[in-house]
Amino acid sequence: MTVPDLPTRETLTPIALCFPLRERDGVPEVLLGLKKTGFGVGRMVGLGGHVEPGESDAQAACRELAEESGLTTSLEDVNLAGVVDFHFPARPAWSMATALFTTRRWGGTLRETAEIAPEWFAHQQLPVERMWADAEHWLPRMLAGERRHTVVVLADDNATVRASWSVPLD
Ligand SMILES: Nc1[nH]c(=O)nc2c1ncn2[C@H]1C[C@H](O)[C@@H](COP(=O)(O)OP(=O)(O)OP(=O)(O)O)O1
Repeated sequence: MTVPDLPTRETLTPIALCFPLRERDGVPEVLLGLKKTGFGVGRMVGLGGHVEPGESDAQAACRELAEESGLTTSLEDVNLAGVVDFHFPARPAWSMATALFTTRRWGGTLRETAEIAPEWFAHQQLPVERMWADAEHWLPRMLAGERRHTVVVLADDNATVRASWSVPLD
């Protein structure tokens, strides 16, 4: 397996995701969302989006969670749970440096928005067949509490995984 030369993380589009976590009857659950518009439409994704200029990753995670789900969380309540670089060598403009945050405290009322239909999933029953193929490479480990820096290189179909590796997050 050969991997093309990859651009550095700093040159990738910054994205922040926020994963609310809860327990129901002793079963740990995570909030994901069906993407209804734009990039990745039809896929089950982590809630989040672009980090705006002047905004920290954590601020973007809080803002995007509120915009996409109605849940409001604060900078004190989000925790950096890992980072993932998604490289799309066949479509470099799609490549992104993603910061993963979790939160266990929030307010507001969960609602479907124009962009996302949110849904809770047990950690052991993730909708992997509806997610990006690479999600299996990083999401279960993040949910298990492993803070890692994962690199995913997509294949030329921009969907399947060409290569993936990870190291503990510094
Ligand atoms: N390879 C991949 N694996 C994965 O699991 N999620 C991916 C992915 N590539 C992209 N995503 C998801 C993460 C996130 O939910 C979304 C990227 O953010 P978006 O492009 O949706 O941001 P938007 O353009 O909707 O946000 P804003 O315009 O900033 O509101 O795509």
